[in-house]
Amino acid sequence: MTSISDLAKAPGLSITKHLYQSGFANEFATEALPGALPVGQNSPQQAPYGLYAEQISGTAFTAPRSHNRRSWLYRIRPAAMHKPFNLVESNSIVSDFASVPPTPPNQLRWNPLPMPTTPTDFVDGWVTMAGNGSPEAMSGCAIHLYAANKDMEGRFFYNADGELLIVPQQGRLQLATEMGMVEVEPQEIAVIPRGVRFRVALPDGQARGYICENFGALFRLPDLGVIGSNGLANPRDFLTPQASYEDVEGDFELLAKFNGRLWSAAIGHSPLDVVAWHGNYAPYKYDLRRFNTIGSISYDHPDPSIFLVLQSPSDTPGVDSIDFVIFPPRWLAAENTFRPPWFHRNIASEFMGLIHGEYDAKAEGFVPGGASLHNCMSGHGPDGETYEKASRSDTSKPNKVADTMAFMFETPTVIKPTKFALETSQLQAEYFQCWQTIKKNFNPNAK
Ligand SMILES: O=C(O)Cc1cc(O)ccc1O
Ligand SMILES: [Fe+2]
Repeated sequence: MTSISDLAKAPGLSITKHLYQSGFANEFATEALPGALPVGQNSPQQAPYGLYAEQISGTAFTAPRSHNRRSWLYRIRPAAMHKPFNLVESNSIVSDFASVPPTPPNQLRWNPLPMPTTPTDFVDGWVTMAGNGSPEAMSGCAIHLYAANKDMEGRFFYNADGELLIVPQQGRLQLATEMGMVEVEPQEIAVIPRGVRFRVALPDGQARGYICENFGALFRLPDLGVIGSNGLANPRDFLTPQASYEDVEGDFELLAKFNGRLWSAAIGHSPLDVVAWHGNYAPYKYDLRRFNTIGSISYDHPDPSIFLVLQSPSDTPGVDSIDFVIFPPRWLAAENTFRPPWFHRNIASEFMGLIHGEYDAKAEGFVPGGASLHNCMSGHGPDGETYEKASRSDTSKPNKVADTMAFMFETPTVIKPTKFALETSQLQAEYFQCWQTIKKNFNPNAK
């Protein structure tokens, strides 16, 4: 039997496909020991192997069957078994967006976070850039960056405030979770559901990326409407781990993010002790390079909703609380068309990051690991240089946008930058300049 800790120690580890189950939010069933899953019921008087049965629910008990998400875990010790939590002061993690400084309508852009110079693990390496809503209201999101250079050792983390959409930009992450091991590399994403405990190791020694902490409804795949039954992110490409456990005792720490604050409790064993589980509430990963990109093959640049990977729906039909959108490599074929993103102002607010390469609306300044924020009705779009090139390019032939992977967290309410984001030296004070070179071409006598 290979335990999670054996896996985490293996040098050059590459988790192979057989350690995952495929499909989005399927009714999975997985056991690390044969017969560990009870048959025909969830909570027998005594579970196999002396395990404790425990349910984790991610939606209301009474949610419609199509949205209902929960799993049954068969574990060595119940999740209740730990000492009381104490508050941990954190200056870098923000969940209270009512008390951040006034949000300017300026276009904002940041350089990448530097890698830490002192030992910093995944949780210590979070810094909140922006967000809206609140954990208490169970709506909105916090957008964090992480930069870490140390494995989490002897400590485990869970987030009661929301599910975590993790977007690595540099370095792989080994996410040893209660429900099995999820390994991701840049251009892949991982989602850890609210409440699921995990520990992070960095097989490349350091790692950097983005996190969207979703306070609201669980991410799901969008409907496809007239696209049909296939396309965008295909369900079979979402991978959920097989059960894998460790039976370890020691003086460990359980960290929780709960109601906007960090809390720490002593725990005498590893909580990654789930020997078997079944259900549809579980971590998953997805390779963004598998996205089936759909676009215009006649004229004009479509709205970016065509690039939607995952949505967190709101209570208003057709309006999502969070859209996770990507801009992957693709062919552009629209004729007589300005092919990059157009100039625009939206009711929605847009936080963007760049995982790899260049973004087709920005000739320079938006670099991998960097970020930008264009809030509700703030004018933005291609920079002057991109406009000059793309407005003169030959559109009789297709061209490929290659070597790129940008993404956007888009929300219907204003995304408020934190004090850190507004004051950090990573903020590009001169960002607005990229639109100041745009020429006046207007000539009332020429058409
Ligand atoms: O601002 C951006 O670069 C994101 C974006 C891309 C696009 O193709 C259309 C609209 C949009 O907001
Ligand atoms: Fe935009």
